[in-house]
Amino acid sequence: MKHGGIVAAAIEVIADIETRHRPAAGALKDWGVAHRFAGSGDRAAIGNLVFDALRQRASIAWRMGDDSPRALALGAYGFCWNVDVERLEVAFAADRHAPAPPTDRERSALRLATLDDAPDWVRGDYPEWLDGRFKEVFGAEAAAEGAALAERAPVDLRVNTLKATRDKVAKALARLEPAGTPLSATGLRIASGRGPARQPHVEAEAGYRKGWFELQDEGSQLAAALAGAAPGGQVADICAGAGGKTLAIAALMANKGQIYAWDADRHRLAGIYERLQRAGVRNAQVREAGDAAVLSDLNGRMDVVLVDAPCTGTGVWRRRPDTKWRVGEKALEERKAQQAETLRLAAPLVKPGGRLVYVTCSVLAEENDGQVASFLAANAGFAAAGIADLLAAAGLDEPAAARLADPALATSHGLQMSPRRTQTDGFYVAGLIRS
Ligand SMILES: C[S@@+](CC[C@H](N)C(=O)[O-])C[C@H]1O[C@@H](n2cnc3c(N)ncnc32)[C@H](O)[C@@H]1O
Repeated sequence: MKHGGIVAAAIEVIADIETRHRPAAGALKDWGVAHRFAGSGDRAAIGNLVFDALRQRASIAWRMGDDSPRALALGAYGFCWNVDVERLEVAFAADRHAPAPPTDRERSALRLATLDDAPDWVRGDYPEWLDGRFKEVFGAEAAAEGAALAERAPVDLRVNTLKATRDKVAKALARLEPAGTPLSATGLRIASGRGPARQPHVEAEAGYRKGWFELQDEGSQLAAALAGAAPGGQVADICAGAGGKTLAIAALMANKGQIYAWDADRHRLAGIYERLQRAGVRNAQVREAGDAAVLSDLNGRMDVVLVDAPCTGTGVWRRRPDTKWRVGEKALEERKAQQAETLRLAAPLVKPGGRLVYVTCSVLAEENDGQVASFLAANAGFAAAGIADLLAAAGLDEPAAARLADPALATSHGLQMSPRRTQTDGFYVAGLIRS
């Protein structure tokens, strides 16, 4: 397909997402099924344009003076793919599948519109209702932090040290030009392409099937390391989901000791079994999902309990931009209730002197420090560990430890990463020690 057809398809897909309030991945898949002539490269280009439009929805709509699917797709093509209006007109004229040529108003917006007078939530491409919450965490940097969350994310891999080394994986993937991640010693990063360029499908690589690496953002790798699990230790991962952090922790423990993985949701946990096997993990025991009573024998025995809590995902908007515009007050309140519940379940499992590590992929204070403060107020037997203690237990390389010790990342009870601060997703981590 030529670019005109790609923009036209993106308009259709964005309209479907917006009118039916459905996830972008489902709308893109349905478009592909209904248009079988489109090849995989075409579908990737359409997906890129749709996701770019969603990432920068507010600023594109502001500059175009219009938030219709057509304005968003044209704006994403012009502003995010750096196509000036003259080239856009040539591309549209050369393609009978292209949308109608730009109107005078659209032409002038694509050529001249700026964000100079736009409010912070528009410049930062976050929902207006979150403006106060972004400023509570980021102050005068709210728009810049939001804008960094509205960029494409690189593809980050975690090398599985149970089966491979960073050099071995880097060599196997050399044609994708991976580079070592700056903070995680087990990370590799493949830069995100621009415009229509297809993102590398690393799951199709032989090394992936052999369990040499996993797809995992560097921030998530660091959060797993900050749990501070040591080889031979006893660890419970009670929001294990499909096991992203369970696998990372098993590798850090060199398969020694025991990790108990559990999740309230059977469907979420289902993916963990195949992943553990592929990764060669031998020290994880998956407990049946659902009733937390299956954890009662662990009471008072765990060196580390990881709560990788359900959250609004505001820290991973680069990767899931459609969720940015769907999340509302109601979902935030529901997540907060679940967070309090997971902390309540975790507390009794921690042994005296052991550590409860609370993680979210959100940047909102009420999901992070706010939850920790409420927990501490209700649980006198726990005290905040402090960043230095977390870093000491994590065993990170010196440059990474120094970077994460930066006071600019510290919050009242933990540390907050973000694309702008640490070039990672927006993970929050706090440690709580049981007396
Ligand atoms: C952020 S996800 C976990 C991601 C996973 N740890 C990973 O690294 O891939 C949060 C998980 O918490 C689970 N969850 C929600 N409420 C829960 C509860 N009350 N107890 C335990 N898990 C819960 C969800 O089912 C979801 O799988």
